Amino acid sequence: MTKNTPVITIDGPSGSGKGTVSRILADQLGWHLLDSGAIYRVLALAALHHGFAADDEESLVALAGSLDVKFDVEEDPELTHIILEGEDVTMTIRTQDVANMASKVAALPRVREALLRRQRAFKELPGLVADGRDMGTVVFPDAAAKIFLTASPEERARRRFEQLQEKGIDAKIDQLITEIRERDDRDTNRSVAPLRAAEGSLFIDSTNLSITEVVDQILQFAHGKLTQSETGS
Ligand SMILES: Nc1ncnc2c1ncn2[C@@H]1O[C@H](COP(=O)(O)OP(=O)(O)O)[C@@H](O)[C@H]1O
Ligand SMILES: Nc1ccn([C@H]2C[C@H](O)[C@@H](COP(=O)(O)OP(=O)(O)O)O2)c(=O)n1
Repeated sequence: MTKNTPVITIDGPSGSGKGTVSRILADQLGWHLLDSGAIYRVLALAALHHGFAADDEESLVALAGSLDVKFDVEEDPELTHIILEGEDVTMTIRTQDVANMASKVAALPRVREALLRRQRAFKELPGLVADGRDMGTVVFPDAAAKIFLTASPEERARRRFEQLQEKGIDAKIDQLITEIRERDDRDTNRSVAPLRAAEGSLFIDSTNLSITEVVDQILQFAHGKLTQSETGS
């Protein structure tokens, strides 16, 4: 049933705009949405709850395999609730502490392996927009259209700062830049499924682009790719 389901993958570093444009695309196309970072964040939060160390691969693999997580999907993806072991963690998983732990547990090869099937199960008709670091390279290598979205670290930190301010959370821009660089470094240099552009992907630097401009570029590219795969050309 899932063989001919079209997939658009959007990979890139933190704050490049993946989540925002993926939500808009999924909404406009009427497709499903996979926020794979949320799965790593939920695992990280569960690990913190259980008091597991970030390098305790054995415990983390077992936790990943048995993770009791539910995505209560709403028509408006902004309203989707994430439930971990019966508790609504939609907001809790967005903290910097959870993001940093997520980046550490995500570096463990067997943890990534344990989460593969869970992510691929999101691929359902009429289509899927998948947001993450390795969507085009590992999870959905046959995706119809692959995007690599980035922006300068300073711009990404500025966006995070504004996002946190809107939520009334105090942050320091210098510290955000440092954390973004550390996370980029870990996500890019890990041995398994490192953050990199998939072959044949459209590279977009959004530093000086608006959200609408990014969405339009992706739609144009994806339209061309989807038409090609339908006509077999
Ligand atoms: N092209 C853009 N121009 C300006 N702000 C953007 C752009 N793309 C995203 N943003 C803003 O930057 C913040 C981080 O974007 P987000 O989608 O959460 O990034 P990611 O999922 O890649 O970490 C959000 O507040 C979003 O509204
Ligand atoms: N497909 C993915 C998605 C996220 N990760 C890891 C790496 C990231 O630092 C963390 C958190 O990802 P998330 O996309 O939620 O982070 P940002 O919103 O981009 O800051 O999870 C991953 O290794 N592979």
